[in-house]
Parts: sequence; C-alpha cells; structure tokens
Amino acid sequence: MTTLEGKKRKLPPKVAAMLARKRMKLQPGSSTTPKVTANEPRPSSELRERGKTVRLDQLKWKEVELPDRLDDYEGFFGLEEVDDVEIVRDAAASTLTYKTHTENILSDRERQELQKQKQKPPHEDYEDKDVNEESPPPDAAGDDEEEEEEKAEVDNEEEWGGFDSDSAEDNDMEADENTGDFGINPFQGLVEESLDASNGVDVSAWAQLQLSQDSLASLSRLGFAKPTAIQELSIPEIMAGRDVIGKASTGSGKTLAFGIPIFERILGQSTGDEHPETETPSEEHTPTALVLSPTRELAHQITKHLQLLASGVPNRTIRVVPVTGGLSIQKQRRLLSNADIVVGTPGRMWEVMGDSNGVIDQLKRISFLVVDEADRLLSEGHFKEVEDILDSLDKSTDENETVSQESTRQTLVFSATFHKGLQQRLKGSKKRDTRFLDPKESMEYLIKKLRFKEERPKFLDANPEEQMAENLKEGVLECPAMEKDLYLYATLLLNSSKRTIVFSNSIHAVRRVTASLQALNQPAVALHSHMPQKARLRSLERFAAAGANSKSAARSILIATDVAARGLDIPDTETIIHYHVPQTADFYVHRSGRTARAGANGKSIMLCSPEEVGGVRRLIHKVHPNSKSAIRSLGIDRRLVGKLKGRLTLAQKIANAELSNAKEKVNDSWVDQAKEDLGIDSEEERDWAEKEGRGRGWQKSEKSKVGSAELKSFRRELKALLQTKINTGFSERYPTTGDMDIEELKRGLHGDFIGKVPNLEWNS
Ligand SMILES: Nc1ncnc2c1ncn2[C@@H]1O[C@H](COP(=O)(O)OP(=O)(O)OP(=O)(O)O)[C@@H](O)[C@H]1O
Repeated sequence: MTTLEGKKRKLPPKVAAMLARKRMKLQPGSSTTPKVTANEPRPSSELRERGKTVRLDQLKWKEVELPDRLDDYEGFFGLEEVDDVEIVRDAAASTLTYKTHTENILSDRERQELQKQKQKPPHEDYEDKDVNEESPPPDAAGDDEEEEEEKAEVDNEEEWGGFDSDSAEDNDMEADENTGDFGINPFQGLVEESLDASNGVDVSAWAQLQLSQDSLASLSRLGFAKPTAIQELSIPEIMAGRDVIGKASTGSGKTLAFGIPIFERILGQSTGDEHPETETPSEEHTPTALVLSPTRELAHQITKHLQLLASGVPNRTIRVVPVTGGLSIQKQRRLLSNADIVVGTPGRMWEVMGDSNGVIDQLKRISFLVVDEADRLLSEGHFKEVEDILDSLDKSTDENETVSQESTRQTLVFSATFHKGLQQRLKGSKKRDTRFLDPKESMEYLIKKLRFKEERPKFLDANPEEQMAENLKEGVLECPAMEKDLYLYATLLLNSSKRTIVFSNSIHAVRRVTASLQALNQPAVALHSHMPQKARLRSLERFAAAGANSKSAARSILIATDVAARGLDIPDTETIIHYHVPQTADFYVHRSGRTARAGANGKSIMLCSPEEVGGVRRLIHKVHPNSKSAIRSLGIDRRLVGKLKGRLTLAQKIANAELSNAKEKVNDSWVDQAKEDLGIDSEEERDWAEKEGRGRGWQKSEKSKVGSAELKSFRRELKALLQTKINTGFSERYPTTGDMDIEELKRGLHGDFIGKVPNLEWNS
C-alpha cells in the first residue's frame, strides 16, 4: 500500500476487506488452504489428498465484489477470485499445480458456456458487469498517446474527476444497474447497418483478388460489392507475403485492407472443422496477427469490424480479442490463450506481455504485425512501449544473440497521414537518411525498428494527390474569440445534420461546452481521456444511437478532444466542427475524416477567431497546397446569432455553476479521503489535509460556488427563453464581400478573412 507522509494510508473498509481476502487466496506455496469458507471448512491436507488437480481455466472464477465507488482504487476492477484452492509448488520442476474440490471445477457444459462467452464481442463484457467502471489503472497510463497529451494540457483545476462521470453518468449507471442493463456497444450501428444490407450482394468485383469462398461469402453478407482502392492495392501484395506500408484517405477501408489477408491466412491454415465449443485453450496456440492501435476506442472498433467479417465465415470461428486498458486484464489474459487476432493498445499490450513470458513466446510466432494509425502510434506518446513490444518480439531465444537473426512475420503499416519526408524516402525518391533521432523522424526510426522482412517494404499510396475524403466539403466560419460558444450553438441549430462531432483542443472546453449545450436541450455528450472507460464507451454509444429507435433523439452531438480524432467510424456522422483550430494539419485531416466515410457526404467547419487566422493559414497550406477553392468561407445570419445570446449566457451560467459545484463536491470528498488517509479527524487538521490535497492537484474554488436557489432561477429563466420562438425576420448574412480568396489568405496579405458563402447549408 502506498504511504503518505510516512503514515500508512487507510483504505475504505470494503476495499481493505477485499484485499485481505485476496491476500489469503492463492498464496503460492502456502501451507494453509488459501481460503476456507465458513460453512464448508476444508483443511488443506484434505485438498492435497483428495482434491483434484486442475488448470486455472478449469476453475470457477468469480468476480471480486467491489464497493460502489472506488475513487483511486480502480486497479482492482475486473479482478476475479476463487476460493478453496491449494497451490502446490514443485520447486524442482519450477511448476505450480492447483488442487481443489469438485464443486470448484467447471463442468464441461459450463466450460462450453464460458467458451461461448469468450466469443462474444468485447462490449458484451459489460453485460457481465466485468468492467472497469472508473478510470484506467494508473499503470495503464500512456495507453493512449492522446491521453498523455491531454493530461499534460489539463491544469490543476481540471483534475477533479470529471463532471460527466461524477454526476450525470454515474446516476445513469445506477439506473442501468437496477434494470440490469449494462450493454454498451457504440459500434452497434456498424454491425446492424452492415448486416441489414447483407442479404448477399454480388461480389464478382472481388474476383481478381482471388479470395476464398468463405471471405467472399462474408463480404457479400456485409454488402461490400467491390474493394476500395487501398484494398485493391494492398490485398494482393500482402497475400503474396510482402511487407506493406499503406496510405489512403480517412474512411477508405484500411481496416479490411489488412484484415482480409489476415483472414485468408487463418482460413488457409484451418482444417475447417474447428468448433469453438470443443476447443480448449492451448499453450501451443499462436495468434496469427497482432494489431496495435493508438486508442482504446479504435482498438474496440477494429475488433468489432474484424469480428463482423468473422461472423460471416461459415466453417471457422475466428477469434478477435481486444487487449486495452479499462477492461479486466485477467479476462484479457485468458482470452489471449486462444485468440487468432489480438488488437491492442501499446500500454496494455506491454503490461500483458511484461508479466508473462508465455505471451511473449506466443506473440513471437505471429504471422502479421499490423501498426494501424502508424504515424500516431509511433510518435512520442507510445514510442517507448511500442519499442519495448518490438524488442521483445524480436529477442533471440539464443542467449548469445540479443536479436533473432531474421524476422519471419509480415509487417503492415497503415495510416491516412505520413510525415512527408518519410513518404518520399519510402517511395524511393530520396536517399535513405540514417540520422534518425530528430523528433519528426521518430517514425522513421521505429519503421526501422519494425524489422520488415524486406529491405524495402512496398509503399502503397491510394491517394497521392488529395488526402481529404472525396465527398467532404470544408468551410471556415469566422467568429469573435469570446463568442465561439454562441457561434457553435447557432451553427448546430442551423445545421440539420444527424450526427455532429465537435472537436476541441482541451478537456476543460469539452466539459464546459457539453454542459452549456445540454442546458440548451441539445443532445450533446462528452468524450475525453479523463472520463472512465465505461463512460467513454457510453458516450459513443449514445452518440451512435441517435435516431436508431423511437426513444433515442433524432440527432446527436459528440463534444470530444482529439482522442476521438483517429479511426472512429460512426455511420451518419455528417458534420465535423472544429471548435478550436486543430494543432496540426494531420489532426485536421483525421478529425475531418470522421465524416464523408466510405463514399458518403460530409462537412467540416472550422470556427476561427482572429487570433487563429495564422494557424488556419498554415493548415490550408499543408492540407491543400494546390487547391484554390477546397475550403470556403461560410456566412451566417449575424442578427440571428445575436438573438441567441440571451439563451447562451444563461446556459453558460448554469454550466459553470454545475461544473464548479461538482468540483466542490469532489474537493470535499477528497478532503475527507485525505483526512482518512492521514488518520486525522479534527476540524483543525482539515486545512492541512486540504493543503495535501492541493499538492496533488486539487483546487478549491469558493468564489464560483452557486447556490441551488440561484441555479434553479437560471434554469427557469432559460426554460422560458427556450420556449419563446426566435423571430428570424429577414436574413442578414455575415457582411462580407465575395468569395474567400484562399490564395491571398495563403500569401498572408490580410490578417483576416474576406469573403462569403451565403449560408451554412452549402447550397450556393
Ligand atoms: N469494400 C468496401 N465497400 C464498402 N464499404 C467498405 C468497404 N470496406 C470497408 N468499408 C466500410 O468503410 C468504412 C470505413 O472503413 P475503415 O474504418 O476501415 O476506414 P479507414 O480507412 O481505416 O479510416 P480511418 O483512416 O479514418 O481510420 C467502414 O464503415 C467499413 O465498414
């Protein structure tokens, strides 16, 4: 247990009891029975003599019961326990065996049920309540690079645990617990829409790729009539055994570009008569592929996508297993034992690999290593973990060598964006550079570390000219810096999109904007890395559920940091709004790529204050170096915007009050916790505990506290305003003159924008 100021930290009684119980169980070499239940005492000698020898996966594991709120004890989520097991260590053979009584052993039928459970998509885990309810364990930090960045950018004020999770989300969760409904599946839309269209489309256009009947049957069921450009380019190369680096615009089907050849390999190796019910995990089993993904959401989405393809294969069960933070590590370890494809985030993968050599040995034999969203994954945030993973995969079994002689696996690297210099080098148009350690070149360093089989992997670029999706419309909406919220609200009202994602550069803004929009009755949900994993998935699920049934809102809005910028594929996401101008051109590409996917239409709108013009200018330079009219200036009826001001001001007051009151609540609970931890209970010592708390980043802000009477009156006032129709009168467009001159903007002749497009509906 950690200590604070030399004093032992006191755990809440429920957690302490749990730990005490846990310590008593499964103590290797212990001479006593690990735990003896009260009603059925079994001395260890009895177990030793009469108990049956079992494997760990034959035991009836039970989930450890946890307190309702765990604060910073999240690492215990997802623990499983088993009673009455004797662990016998054979020191000579360095082995452990487990003995237990028959009631503790799974019957064949129960094992089959469990096997079936293992086949379930990852989000169904939540129905079993086997879920990390709160934050990811501290040692899983770094799991998402975005999280690291965001953590750095969050000031102390923000470290109060999150409005989403501490109030609204938790209440909801409780309600769900009562009804027993824990199902979370943000990618359900992907499944249903794909399968709906799937009474079998003609897949003759895939013929040239010479896929197996099983793969074709599955593609037909999914309704994918023909391969996308990147699939057409990369599938034959990968099937021919080549290492591939693939670049293609967002939403162009890169997942199946590597997924289909992996399936082909698995199907080729399979005898065709495997049945999951009778298969037992084997230490000899080797996954065919390891896919590394930069974010948890993306890892789950890739898993879902591949599971969907697998579900259409008639004769073979292909197991796709996610290994990410925020979910039970024990469960993931068990699922790994018979996985065909492992999809993991680097942090959790390394954790799982680090504590068991068996996993490393299994993964050393993989046929494919896939690095998805490679530029992100291989940049600083994940650098160390990815490097460690690669080093372990390549470590020689011969003690005299540090690295095994040659790599037999194929390495597949995909992204929509790659650093330009690297692209040139990959294409062979520039001489290879050996000066690797410039940060911008870290990708190249790791590309080298990837140990491709070939000297020069095949570089395939499906969109050499244009990196934005084909049917994406892009615009800029100028607004004063202090009125971004107002212009965002107006844009949302004027824009009839079913699903809109609003991207912000800071977690604080995500919280604030979400709370304001919710006060304005907008169907807004938040997503950022300081939310517990379950709340993150729930937000995505709510966002994706819009219009799905009569109960869900017809439209939905996700307010997110860049943790949602990569890879997410939510159908009917029609508009992206950049509340803050993205920090890099690549972020702009990936954020905007959440719409206009798989040939659909979409819009990307940047809210731009005068201070941000320089950034927008640089961004346009990079993203559209050759196009004069790729980004248009948007006009908006400013009188109408002005009429929304009263509503917005009240909504902001409500949001600020809610946020600061929630923070206050957390502060108080922190002080209580600190007092308990430090073993103090007098009021005089409260100040000291508070100071300790501050040292850990907690801030108390008395001045922003708003009384409940005042809050109620704000709410009443806003309700009345929202019921009053706004008289739009005649339309007065943003007073600008002529189309925005992108060339002029790029040359920087003017400090601000000039131009117009009459309205937000892009119909001019
Ligand atoms: N051949 C196909 N025909 C039609 N739709 C397809 C095809 N292949 C994939 N899709 C669909 O296209 C969408 C985007 O695919 P995917 O998520 O793999 O894109 P991506 O290129 O990885 O995007 P990003 O760069 O944003 O991660 C998915 O909904 C997927 O189901």
